[in-house]
Amino acid sequence: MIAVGSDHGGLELKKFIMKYLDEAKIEYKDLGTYTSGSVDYPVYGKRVVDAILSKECDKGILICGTGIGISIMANRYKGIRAALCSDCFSAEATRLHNDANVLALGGRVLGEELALKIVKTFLETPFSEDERHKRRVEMLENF
Ligand SMILES: O=C[C@H](O)[C@H](O)[C@H](O)COP(=O)(O)O
Repeated sequence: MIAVGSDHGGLELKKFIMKYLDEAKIEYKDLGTYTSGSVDYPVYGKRVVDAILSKECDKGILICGTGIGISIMANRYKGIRAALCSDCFSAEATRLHNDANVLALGGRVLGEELALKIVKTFLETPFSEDERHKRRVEMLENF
């Protein structure tokens, strides 16, 4: 189950991505925002964080205008590894190397089709389980 959240700056891209998730029959929870009015991105970042830390969801997609504020918010929490990606190489690498569990996107940065490729890459790429990557992710969680 994927937790999806955005502020007003990410709302349109969130809708586009949810349309893909519907078509692909990938289960998700839309945790807001639901309308175009101005809201505060930390609120929606926290909703997705809580959904993952409670194990209700295993991954998250967070979108604000740049993806920066909402990824800063998410990365304040132990157990969350949020990766702000604007290209497919990074989306693949952050799954393989960092076991990232949240993908952050900039709704005012990315075109829809590129964003969708990034989402697909992120969701389809497994953690490599290579010993060196496992060790480093454990260090992220335990330092
Ligand atoms: O990092 C923060 C995000 O990009 C926000 O989406 C952005 O700051 C919202 O800006 P505004 O309130 O001017 O629409």
